[in-house]
Amino acid sequence: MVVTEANFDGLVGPTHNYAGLSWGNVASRHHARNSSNPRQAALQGLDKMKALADLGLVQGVLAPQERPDLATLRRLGFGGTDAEVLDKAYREAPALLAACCSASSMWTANAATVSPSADTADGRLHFTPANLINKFHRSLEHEVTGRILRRVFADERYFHHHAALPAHDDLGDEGAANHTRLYDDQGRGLELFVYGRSAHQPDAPAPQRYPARQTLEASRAVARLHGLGEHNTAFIQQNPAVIDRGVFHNDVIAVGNGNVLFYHQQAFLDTQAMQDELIRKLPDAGLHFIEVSDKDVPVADAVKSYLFNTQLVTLAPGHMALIAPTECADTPNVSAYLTRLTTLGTPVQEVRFMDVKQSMQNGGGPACLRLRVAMNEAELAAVNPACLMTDELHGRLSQWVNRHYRDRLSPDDLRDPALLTESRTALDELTRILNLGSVYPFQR
Ligand SMILES: N=C(N)NCCC[C@H](NC(=O)CCC(=O)O)C(=O)O
Repeated sequence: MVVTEANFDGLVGPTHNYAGLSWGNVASRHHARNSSNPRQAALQGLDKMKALADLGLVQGVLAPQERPDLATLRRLGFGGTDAEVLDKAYREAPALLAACCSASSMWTANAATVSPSADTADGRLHFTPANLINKFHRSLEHEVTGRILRRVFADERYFHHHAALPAHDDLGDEGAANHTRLYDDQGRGLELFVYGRSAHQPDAPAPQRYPARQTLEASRAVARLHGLGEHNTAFIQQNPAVIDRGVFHNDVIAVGNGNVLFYHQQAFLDTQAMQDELIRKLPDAGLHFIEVSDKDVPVADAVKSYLFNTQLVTLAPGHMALIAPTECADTPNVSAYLTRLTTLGTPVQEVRFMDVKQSMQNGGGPACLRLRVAMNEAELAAVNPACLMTDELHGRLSQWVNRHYRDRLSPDDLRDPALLTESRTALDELTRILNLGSVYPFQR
């Protein structure tokens, strides 16, 4: 059976800004209160989507969320007209206003965990939106995310949508950022769930400074919901020491594709046990473990450059390309390593650089911006075609961005009622372009 791995990227929303909301994510902290350029951010994202589509890959687009999130501000006690709600929140609780304005749904690696039908007990493709409860601004995403996913993957014969896990710290779930799938030539898959701590084993290793956003209990719950078994799952603990150095998701330090796992020496708590389990559970894949040493690339450089937040994509059998942010080319250790990587005799044979700086400055690289969905032909044919990237859609969305987005936004601009009107006008038009129906609260 032919299986196609599609990347669904998050379209950057009109309120993209730098609010320093993510403790543990060093780029977010570092760029807090800088001015952003939402128009450039969205165009950079669209250009990445087009570049991947031009490589012959199936590329989709997921709509952003409605921001500012007036409904949440009202739930928090800010009343009056929309303009009054924004003004009161700005004066009394600017951090809450910023959280309710974040365009963080752009990082669709955190939208959901997706299990292809080849792996699941009922033979359907399963989606569980991530509850993202570790960060307030991100915990506001899952409901509309679930609604958008249902409109893109609507056919219940093929697609099974779950609700997000219950909103408790014990079940912190960050979606595909901590999940990757390896597979062999026969399409037999092994889903790797990487977690930061175990809620039910409080004495087990855990980070001391920064939060572990994903728990083992959440990963196991998602695997159960998706009908996965011991044979096609592995639950691996992230090295808590690197979480404390800014690796807030596993996709900041490891990426997998096909029979390749590319990771830093310090990524996992027990690398040998991880390798043994993967080889035992996927014996025919001829797995390649590409481990980058501390000596070649210190953790700090990996975090700065996002060497592992790259997209590893298969362009032809046995031929993969690494889609890396331009920051990798600008970091000497990393650039030197990448020059060597393509000569090591692994399937990774080329590196392409993309400029997604606006997203990078909030800690989101190429891999954060995409949700992978592996589908067979019938499933792919059932996807909402208006959400699949073509030259025409790229042109249309670029025009839409140029018409509606500002080229400069500071945290103080978030109180501007005109921004609310601009965002709603833009999103209303977007739902027609992407044929999504009424997914936003303001449309209901
Ligand atoms: N690694 C993956 N898959 N995703 C990256 C998510 C970045 C996001 N940044 C933010 O939410 C910053 C928003 C701000 O500070 O304005 C986060 O920390 O959740």
